[in-house]
Amino acid sequence: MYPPSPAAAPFTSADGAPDGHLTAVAAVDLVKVYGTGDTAVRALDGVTVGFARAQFTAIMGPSGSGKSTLMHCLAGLDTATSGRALLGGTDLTVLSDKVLTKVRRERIGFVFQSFNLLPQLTAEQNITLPLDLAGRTAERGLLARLTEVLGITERLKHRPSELSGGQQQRVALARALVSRPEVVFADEPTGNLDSRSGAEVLSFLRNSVRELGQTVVMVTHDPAAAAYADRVVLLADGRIAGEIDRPDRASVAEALQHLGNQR
Ligand SMILES: Nc1ncnc2c1ncn2[C@@H]1O[C@H](COP(=O)(O)OP(=O)(O)OP(=O)(O)O)[C@@H](O)[C@H]1O
Repeated sequence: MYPPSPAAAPFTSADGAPDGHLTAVAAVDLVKVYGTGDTAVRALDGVTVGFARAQFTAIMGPSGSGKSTLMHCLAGLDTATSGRALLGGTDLTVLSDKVLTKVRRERIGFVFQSFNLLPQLTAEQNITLPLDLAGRTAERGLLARLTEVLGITERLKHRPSELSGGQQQRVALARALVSRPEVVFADEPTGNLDSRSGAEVLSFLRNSVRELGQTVVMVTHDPAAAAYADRVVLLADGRIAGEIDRPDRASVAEALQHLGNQR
């Protein structure tokens, strides 16, 4: 009912290798099994999907369908059982822990539901921490622009405990984008926010795709949040169950209902 559209196909080369120019991130026959024997759970059951550069993609599906597992494997936060997790031309599944840590720090931005800011650091120190750890300095122009657009310029000397949830998430957004990562992974980024703050966060993510050419991949349960994306990838039982181009709230809700009814 929601077949992958040929235009958004993850691969363009004849041998099935991801096209590094068009595809920022890809899973190739990705399998993740938690546990062993009778209690083994096949969280990802051969997922092949690509995420195009400068696109905003939402990953959706019923609870337990493998959304977080897919994102964690693609972000190098979890190891796959088999298959490939590709960031540009780099297969994350074959990297040592040390190299993987470096790749995460230098090439990926993260936004989590729980903000994950360090309480003892100021907002500005939190924003620049990944760059500091990588021995890089922030581009002052980009930092100023991000904090301005996010409305947190006046809050940069404050600690997270002195900020609202929405402000903390905006600090996390600035932290994710200031290094110009190849991809930003957002895991339920509006889950802890009121609807107005959530809408601001989603608008910002969408604008960062439009204006900065940022690639964003977001896991969400919320059809209204997914409607900010360019494309929705649907998962069910650890498999790709379809996709929606230019989603709106109604088409996403209908697709989810359809998936839920199939189970
Ligand atoms: N660390 C783990 N150990 C064992 N099983 C796990 C682990 N993490 C996830 N699972 C199982 O893998 C499957 C996929 O989980 P995952 O969290 O990826 O789904 P999800 O779609 O993100 O779910 P939700 O929407 O509820 O967050 C589920 O059956 C889950 O119980």
